[in-house]
Amino acid sequence: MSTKEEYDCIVIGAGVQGSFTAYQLAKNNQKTLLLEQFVLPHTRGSSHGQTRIIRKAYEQDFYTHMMEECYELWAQLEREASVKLYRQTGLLVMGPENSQSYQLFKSTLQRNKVPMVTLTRDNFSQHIPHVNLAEGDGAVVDITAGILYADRALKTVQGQFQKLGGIIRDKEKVMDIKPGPIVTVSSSAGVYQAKSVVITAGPWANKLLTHTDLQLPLEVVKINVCYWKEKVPGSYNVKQRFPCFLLTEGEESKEHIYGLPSNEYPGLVKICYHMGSKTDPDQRDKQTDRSDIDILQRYISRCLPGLLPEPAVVESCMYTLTPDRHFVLDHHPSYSNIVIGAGFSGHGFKFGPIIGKLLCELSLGQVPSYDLSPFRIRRFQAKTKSAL
Ligand SMILES: Cc1cc2nc3c(=O)[nH]c(=O)nc-3n(C[C@H](O)[C@H](O)[C@H](O)COP(=O)(O)OP(=O)(O)OC[C@H]3O[C@@H](n4cnc5c(N)ncnc54)[C@H](O)[C@@H]3O)c2cc1C
Ligand SMILES: O=C(O)[C@@H]1CCCCN1
Repeated sequence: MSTKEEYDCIVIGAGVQGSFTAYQLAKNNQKTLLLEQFVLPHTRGSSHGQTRIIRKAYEQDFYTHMMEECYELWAQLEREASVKLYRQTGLLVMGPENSQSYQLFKSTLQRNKVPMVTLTRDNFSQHIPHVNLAEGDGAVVDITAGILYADRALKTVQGQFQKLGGIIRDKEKVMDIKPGPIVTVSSSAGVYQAKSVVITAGPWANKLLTHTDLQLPLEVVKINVCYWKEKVPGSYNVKQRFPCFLLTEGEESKEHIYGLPSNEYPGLVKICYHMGSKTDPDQRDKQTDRSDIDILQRYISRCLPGLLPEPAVVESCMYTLTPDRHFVLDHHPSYSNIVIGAGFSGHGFKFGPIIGKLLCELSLGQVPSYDLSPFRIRRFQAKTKSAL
């Protein structure tokens, strides 16, 4: 029988969260193995694509607080690897002035003294051309917000992890996890042992957790990532200082609509609906519902007159949603040396560096740097069930 390779920690899943966790563990001198089921890089999970929004504008203070340090960690990685991962654009938040959601965004920015600008109906079009502010809507700009170059970020953090001596094995699907004081992980290509394991499997989290007798209340949805063509090329371009934007829940739509300036595909603006239809992550492309695109078309026709209201490109991505849309960052309830990072609910990318730090702290048995009560598994209570 072949000998089992031994590690301090094995991280399962090389998306943004697993890659940053592995990097933090290696920085803490842990002999770390990062396992990924697909050949890297791939487009089958949640972390692919050129861009993501980074922002401090949130409805809850705890996210804004975490982002303070997180911006520094992104900048640190940029310096360490001599790459540019962040571009400041600002984030325009629009929503019904009298709605709870819009007011929460605005007050969180104010309370936390985040650099911001409040736009009035009179000066709105002077600052934000080619956008119609809906009747009754207010508008504020989170100046600190911008774009993260997602694919580049993933490649960078994985590269830094390897430079620190970390090992990545891609095209190795984890097939079994045997909990114990030493955890045994069997993949399609080998058997490994480690003092601790971190599960960051994105949409596949529950499939992996079955091996540990746990199921979380997670729902996987497919997101249609839509790009819309500018009628006049350049009008919504990042170089013209067009910002990222987010529409809070209101009459316009039940969920956020959000967009990023044209950048990665010349002449095309990425605008998506913050919800999709249920899917099995292994059957993603069988989900063909396009009702979200209808909602986007209506909004674009009404409020973004410089875009053709027909998507020019539609790509796919997945969200793994928790019932309250907050993350899961916790120890396994039965096995303290198995740590879980899951349920990033479509807004986890920007937090990658801080999530890596927190999951590393949990796996080393340290006191986490932030209050993790919003992210604990026990909040689900009755919804957490035994897998067997
Ligand atoms: C369209 C879209 C737009 C978004 N926009 C933003 C945004 O603007 N800002 C923001 O902050 N966030 C955004 N997000 C959310 C963010 O991208 C996700 O929260 C984040 O990428 C989740 O990362 P993850 O590492 O948990 O999952 P994933 O990236 O899916 O990584 C999990 C990995 O685990 C691997 N894996 C699973 N099972 C196994 C196994 N058995 N063995 C080995 N490997 C396995 C998978 O192959 C995968 O690579 C967006 C997401 C989408 C889809
Ligand atoms: O995390 C974000 O910033 C984006 C925009 C808003 C909806 C979720 N995804």
